[in-house]
Amino acid sequence: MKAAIIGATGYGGAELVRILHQHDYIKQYSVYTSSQVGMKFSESYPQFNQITNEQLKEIDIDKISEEVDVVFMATPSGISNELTPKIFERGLTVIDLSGDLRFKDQDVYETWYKKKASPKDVLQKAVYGLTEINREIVKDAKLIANPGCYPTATILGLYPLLKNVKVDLDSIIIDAKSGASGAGRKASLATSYCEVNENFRIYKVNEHQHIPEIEQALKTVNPELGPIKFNTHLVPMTRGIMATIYCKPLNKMTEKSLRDLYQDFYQNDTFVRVREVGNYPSTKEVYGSNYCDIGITYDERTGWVTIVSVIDNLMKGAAGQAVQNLNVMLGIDEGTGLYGPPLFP
Ligand SMILES: NC(=O)C1=CN([C@@H]2O[C@H](COP(=O)(O)OP(=O)(O)OC[C@H]3O[C@@H](n4cnc5c(N)ncnc54)[C@H](OP(=O)(O)O)[C@@H]3O)[C@@H](O)[C@H]2O)C=CC1
Ligand SMILES: CC(=O)N[C@@H](CCC(=O)OP(=O)(O)O)C(=O)O
Repeated sequence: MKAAIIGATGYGGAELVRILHQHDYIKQYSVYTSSQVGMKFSESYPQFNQITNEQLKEIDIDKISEEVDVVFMATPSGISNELTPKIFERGLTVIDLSGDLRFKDQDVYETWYKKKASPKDVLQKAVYGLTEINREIVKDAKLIANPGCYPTATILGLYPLLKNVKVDLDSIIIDAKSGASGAGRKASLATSYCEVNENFRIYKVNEHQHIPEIEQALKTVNPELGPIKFNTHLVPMTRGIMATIYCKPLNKMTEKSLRDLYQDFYQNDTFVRVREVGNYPSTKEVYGSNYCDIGITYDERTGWVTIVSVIDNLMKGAAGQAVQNLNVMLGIDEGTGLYGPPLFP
């Protein structure tokens, strides 16, 4: 099988190259650019010198559809809206890492992303690729809206509880933090060294584009869910997301019943690991891997649940989950190319 990576020179694209290099079923992948046609991919990433000799090609949809079977869109929001419908109508499978295909309601996308939405019929065909939750529909999909990084950590953290326990829906608070690679490779003031190093900053307060994505997914569990409280912080680290989630169940629970619930829910999911009592994951414990590690506790004194969910934003939060979805669509081992353990320290 042959793959194309559009936006290969970005962090998500480069992570796809790293994964596909060790993927048994993708025999060949080609890399595409909007700004560096003819240059070698390894000129952007010398560390991949021995891995690939590929030249960056122009994004020519007709040529791409003759040459490959699956296309990964690792482009900024607004690009897939234009390109994916053309690629998809030529019969290729598309996995989009951007936010462009995640919303069924065009108005929601246009309000939060301030860009023109994809055509309705394309959005209807897109499957939200949160693998552990939507595996059954991913199997038959040809078009994947790969989830955002914060939504992946948040939804995996909250889903088992909302599905099985009555929770005061107004009590849910999501406090999330990310490393700077979440913002991509493009230079920006906010992610320059002096602004990030030895600093801790809240950003996009009340207006983060992942708010409606989390709401859309969690409303499938409980349609009564109202607006969620979700804020994001930039942490002086390269990779990693931690979502700390607080909420109050309506009835008393025990620490054991809570843990049993999570362990049962994720018992067949290789990439979600639920920690033992009193053990909370840190971002370095999933660094460079496709795992989502979850720690949970019920405070019998206050009656509140705390959930700590960590991922590597470029792996489970982007390229890793994209390949996990491809594996599910191909009907092969879901972890193909993804079993690398975290890099530590
Ligand atoms: N970074 C992360 O942790 C995550 C990112 N995402 C999403 O994945 C997508 C890729 O993110 P990331 O790799 O971090 O972003 P980067 O900014 O690192 O890379 C995006 C790439 O897109 C290409 N690009 C830019 N403009 C255009 C254009 N007009 N047409 C075609 N290609 C273009 C650029 O390559 P070139 O100039 O060579 O064309 C660039 O290298 C984004 O939508 C992002 O929001 C999702 C989850 C997590
Ligand atoms: C640290 C940082 O800046 N992270 C980015 C993640 C962007 C992203 O992944 O955007 P889409 O999911 O919308 O494509 C942010 O918070 O906007």
